[in-house]
Amino acid sequence: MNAQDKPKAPTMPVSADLDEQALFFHRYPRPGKLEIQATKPLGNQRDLALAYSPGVAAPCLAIRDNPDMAADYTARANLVAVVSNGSAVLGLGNIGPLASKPVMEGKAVLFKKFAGIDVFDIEIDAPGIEAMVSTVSALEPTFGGINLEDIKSPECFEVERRLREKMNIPVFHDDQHGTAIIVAAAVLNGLELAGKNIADVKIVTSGAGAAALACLHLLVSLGAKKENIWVHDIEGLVYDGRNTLMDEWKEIYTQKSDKRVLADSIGGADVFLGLSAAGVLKPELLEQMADKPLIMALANPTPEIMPELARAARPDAMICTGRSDFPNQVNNVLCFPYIFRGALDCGARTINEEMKMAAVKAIAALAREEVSDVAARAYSGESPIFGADYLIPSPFDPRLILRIAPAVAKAAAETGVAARPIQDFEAYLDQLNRFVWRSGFVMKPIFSAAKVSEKNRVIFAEGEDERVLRAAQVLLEEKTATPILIGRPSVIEARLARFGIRIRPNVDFAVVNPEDDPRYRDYVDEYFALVGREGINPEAARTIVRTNNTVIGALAVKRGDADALICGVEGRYDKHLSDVNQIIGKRPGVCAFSGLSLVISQRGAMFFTDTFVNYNPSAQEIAEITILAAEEIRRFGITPKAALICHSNFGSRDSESAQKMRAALKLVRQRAPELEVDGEMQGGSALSETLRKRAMPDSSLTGEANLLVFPNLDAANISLGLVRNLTDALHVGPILLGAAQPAHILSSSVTSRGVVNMAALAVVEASQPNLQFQS
Ligand SMILES: NC(=O)C1=CN([C@@H]2O[C@H](COP(=O)(O)OP(=O)(O)OC[C@H]3O[C@@H](n4cnc5c(N)ncnc54)[C@H](OP(=O)(O)O)[C@@H]3O)[C@@H](O)[C@H]2O)C=CC1
Ligand SMILES: CC(=O)C(=O)O
Ligand SMILES: [Mg+2]
Repeated sequence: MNAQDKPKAPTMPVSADLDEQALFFHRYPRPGKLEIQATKPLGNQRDLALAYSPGVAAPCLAIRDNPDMAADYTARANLVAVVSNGSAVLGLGNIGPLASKPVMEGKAVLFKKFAGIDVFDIEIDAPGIEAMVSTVSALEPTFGGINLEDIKSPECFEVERRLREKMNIPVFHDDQHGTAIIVAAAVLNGLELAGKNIADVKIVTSGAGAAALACLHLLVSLGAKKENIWVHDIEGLVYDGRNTLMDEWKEIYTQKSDKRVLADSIGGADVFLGLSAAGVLKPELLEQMADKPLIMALANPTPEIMPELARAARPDAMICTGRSDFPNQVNNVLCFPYIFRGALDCGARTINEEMKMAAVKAIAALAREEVSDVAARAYSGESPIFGADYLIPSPFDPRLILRIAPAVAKAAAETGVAARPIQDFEAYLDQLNRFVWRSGFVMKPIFSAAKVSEKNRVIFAEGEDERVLRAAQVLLEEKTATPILIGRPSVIEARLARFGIRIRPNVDFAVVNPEDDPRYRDYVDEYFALVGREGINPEAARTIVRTNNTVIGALAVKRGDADALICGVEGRYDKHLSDVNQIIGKRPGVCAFSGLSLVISQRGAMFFTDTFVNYNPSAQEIAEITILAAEEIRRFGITPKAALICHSNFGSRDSESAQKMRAALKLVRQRAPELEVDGEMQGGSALSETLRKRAMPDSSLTGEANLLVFPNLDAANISLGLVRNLTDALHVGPILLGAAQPAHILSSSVTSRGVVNMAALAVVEASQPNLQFQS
């Protein structure tokens, strides 16, 4: 279907609550969260002959003769099935396989985003054990691994046991083992902080299902004593002699006791482990717990107790939930993508106890590690310190994959279950590192840093525009920026009402009315002082300050009434730039403004420059643009790798632009010796180390460049447009480089999400100006 043929998606009602927003999110622009992508071109008859008949027979026969070759000739080794029968979906109960599909699609997205693993979500109408086992085991030829999900207990134990026996690929019930691994890491760290020994602590659970029992098994293997464990389910305590709602798995944890309910047995508990249902832990029960208790209320989506209630009852407690909106998110998402990454990468036939334990230790150790600059960006720009509110890493910590996957692969090799043991761990780490920055979470550090910035007042020149109004709502909701909108209050109010946007002018955000603002005279004086000698008389200055919103916004930034300017949603780029130049001006030492574009595609994140400003920059300007762009890229927690590109490959041509890029390289190397940069080279050499090495074996650029510096505006801007459209990429930008204070001129095609992205970046620039640029 052509883009023009697609039905136009409606816009999300901004007043929608979370449920409505989630329904909208799942429905538009196309239903669901996944699609399948071809990884080979099918561009001509030859490709067709290779990909399908007759060529496809060759890999078929190679696999028939040696099944291991499936890892080389098919996608199997990176393909996992997320399988559910929908019998215990989150805490929603037995809602059936079809209704479980959004959760399974969600797990698939997490596998892909966090660890680059491809997933088919498979929801099967198989309520019983036999049907589950026969259906899933029949899938072995398709997959490199099986992730069982949301299958009710006790059936899940038998299903998993039989599948593990039958299948020669990893079978992992995530609700059991993924949860157990992250819970065990949090318990080890929590007890360390409380100064307690696992062998001595009393553990009380609410829940005796898949997750709770698997957690207990792992805690016991870490040294917890069964006699110190008190398990509760919907009927209360699991005690010796109970004969209702019992099974052989609960039986393992029976207590000889006449206590019957949580309230009877929670006294003196060091750990509460909730993997049951919302609200079952009452605050008054917490008073009976031991000193510095560890409260893990992990039911999803609503925990056994909300953290604020637990904190009020027990200020000395360490509190964890399964949710992302509180500290200490104990959720299996911290584990399953990476344990599978490690297992798949070494061709593991199973995920054994040693591999799980390696994951526990890697996660627990990570929380105790000092946080690097790059990782700090996953934590709102702060370096969290191991403690009650930081028992385990955040799911966005980029180091998780780097620590867990190699630890798991190593344990697999050591225990003899790896068909393809990793030979070179340094190279493997390098490969994982490349994945991390490609993974599309590239804006996350910017949003985290913006949230904690004190210089967050962003003034919008086109404050009446629908996209800006919607962006303002999101910025306020997400606490990313304090928007100031330039526009007529009556128009803003009318449009907010028309679009159903809840935020209110002069209550939630400030408005600058160009027709009537008390600062008008001061702004005119300031403007006249700046431009009075450029042919603008006082009368013209008054008119401009009343009618040109970019001028008003730039003056507000100049005078300190705002921290950053966003404009350009309407009007010509060069006119906005001229206003910004006149009022805000360039950073000391910078010769020219330039435009940087971040392009985020399936393939990863890539920066292009100069996409918007300089028609034919000189070698000096190219050098400056490269250094400024590299500086900006570091804000994203990314180490820049710059390629100066043109039609010539390391001296293969002697044209004007080839000479210019060569001269620019010399200047960059003089001015920024620490920057990884090379040129002049063709686009292919920039992206492929193999191609580059063929032309220049000792190139100082390694791997794939992430900053492409073009010789002129035509090349940069045309490439940007083509790449965006051919790859359906997201464009963040244009990012204006070289301004004395943060100011960005967007384009008329920007979406409201694009406005939000740029506002967040502007806030970060305001709080962290001039990282390293030296004139
Ligand atoms: N944070 C995380 O990473 C994870 C969280 N979870 C959450 O844990 C919960 C359980 O999941 P899972 O183990 O897979 O499901 P199961 O269906 O296997 O187990 C649920 C358990 O909770 C018990 N239970 C249900 N309601 C209550 C209640 N009101 N009081 C006490 N016990 C109750 C059940 O009792 P009975 O045995 O009598 O039926 C059963 O033992 C869900 O909310 C799920 O979202 C699960 C996995 C990971
Ligand atoms: C997180 C998860 O797997 C669950 O709540 O079921
Ligand atoms: Mg689950």
